[in-house]
Amino acid sequence: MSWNSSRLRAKKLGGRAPAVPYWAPLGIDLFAKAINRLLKDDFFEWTRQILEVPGRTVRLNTLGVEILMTDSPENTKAVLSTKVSTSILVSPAKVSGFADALVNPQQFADFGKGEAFHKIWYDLMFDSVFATDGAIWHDNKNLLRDHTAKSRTTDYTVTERHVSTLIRVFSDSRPHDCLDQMDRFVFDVVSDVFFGESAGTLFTELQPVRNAVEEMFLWNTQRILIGKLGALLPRSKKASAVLNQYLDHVIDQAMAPAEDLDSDEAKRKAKSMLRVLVNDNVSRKRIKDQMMAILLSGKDPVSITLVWVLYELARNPDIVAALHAEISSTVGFSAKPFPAQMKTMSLLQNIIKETLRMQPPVGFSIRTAFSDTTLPTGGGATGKGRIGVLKGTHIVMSYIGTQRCKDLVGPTANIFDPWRWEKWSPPLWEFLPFNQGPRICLGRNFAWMQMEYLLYRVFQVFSHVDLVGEDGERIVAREEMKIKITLNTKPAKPVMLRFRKAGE
Ligand code: HEM
Repeated sequence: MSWNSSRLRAKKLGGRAPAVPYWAPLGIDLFAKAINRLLKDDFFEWTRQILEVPGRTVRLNTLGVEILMTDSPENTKAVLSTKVSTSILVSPAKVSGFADALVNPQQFADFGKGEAFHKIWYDLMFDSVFATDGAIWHDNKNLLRDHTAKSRTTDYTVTERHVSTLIRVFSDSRPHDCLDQMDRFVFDVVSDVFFGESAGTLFTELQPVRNAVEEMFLWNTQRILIGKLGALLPRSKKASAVLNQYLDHVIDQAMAPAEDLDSDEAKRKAKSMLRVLVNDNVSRKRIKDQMMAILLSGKDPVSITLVWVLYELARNPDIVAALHAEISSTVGFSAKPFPAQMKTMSLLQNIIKETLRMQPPVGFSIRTAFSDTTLPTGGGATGKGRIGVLKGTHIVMSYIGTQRCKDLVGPTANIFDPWRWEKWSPPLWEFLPFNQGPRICLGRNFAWMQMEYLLYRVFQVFSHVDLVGEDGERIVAREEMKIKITLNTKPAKPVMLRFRKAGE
């Protein structure tokens, strides 16, 4: 298909979004700029600058690929909600399987993860819910939903076990690399709840599985930046072997006959996702797909959010004092909180919401157009017209951009203020930490439970948290932390924290 006929097709569909300027052939200069901004950890700042256009949507042409970047809630809604293909709307009778489409309209959505994403992330995401579309995605969702949708009473017991360990770690008055500790904590909880066996990472310095996952995250993020070509670059074979070894080992354990069938712990394990899938004779391959979905989705977003919460609290002692007062008036400092009690704690809830607004761990999300289609806004000189989108175009949605947009949130959009939630409630498509639409996060309730429980318990024990430098000295400067973007958006530098009890 020639460049001219592509332009003609796009023109018939709608207008064009303003292009980010480039001068080198194939937009190599633009590609280099994006990589440079990523490496300097100011990619988000760059995207904010280029999105300051009417319609808040821009076109980036690099390496022969067209990317539309947007933080417009209207465009994000069009991509994420169940939008039936224009071809179906025009001529339903001609589309075979239309009856199925009515029952299951997602299969006809215009946007999805796409094959390049699937290929590049295969060694980490396998054929899991994260990397698939259509029927396989749907099937994955059905296998996962029952296990992730709600928190069970036993989940609190398991979480408490690992929180106690973490509190012991934090009780030594020394600075700790908080992301490292949170990541261990969440990995231990998630493996314990969903696989029936904790990975036990809080107890050891050796972290082969976490290191392997991190290596694949970094490498695949670089591969995805060069689009389809990224799939031709080699995979991280060693890291992949370490990961597979771990998964096989845990599955083998779950398949072995249980020794003590009557204890509460044995009953809990028997109900874990892994054991249920094993008992249902789901194939090893499909079990691994589900385990990776849980590991990837369950671990990083929760640990990253918790680190951002603690980072903000360390910079805002007044909020810590108010949280302490709230704990004191709810359950107090010795008993364990009940789930319903934590829901009544408005400051605790608002601290989590405000962190997810300012620092959503999934700050950007990418989709590919599966057919010629449109976005509702951002086209033409006024930015109010429809945009024509050709099949194969990548759409990068900046959730962090939407959630920090002054036009939507107000002049204080970049200030961490949990109290804003007492009188402010954003419309559905302007607050997207868990996504919206059919691909909304399946573990959001479980994630919320872990975060509120951990924060409650940590601040039941500690009254102060200090941000400290490499020399162990307290940092009082309110310097903004840069954001590192891989598949997630996390602090660019280690967040070193020291916890203190009252009087220490
Ligand atoms: C603070 C914590 C969390 C945040 C902010 C979060 C956010 C998200 C987001 C933004 C997506 C959509 C990704 C995309 O489509 O590109 C997603 C999907 C998903 N999340 Fe979460 N998540 C969190 C925790 C969890 C936990 C704890 C679990 C499970 C134990 C989980 C399970 C999933 C699954 C299975 C999907 C895939 C849904 C699909 O594609 O249909 N998440 N999450």
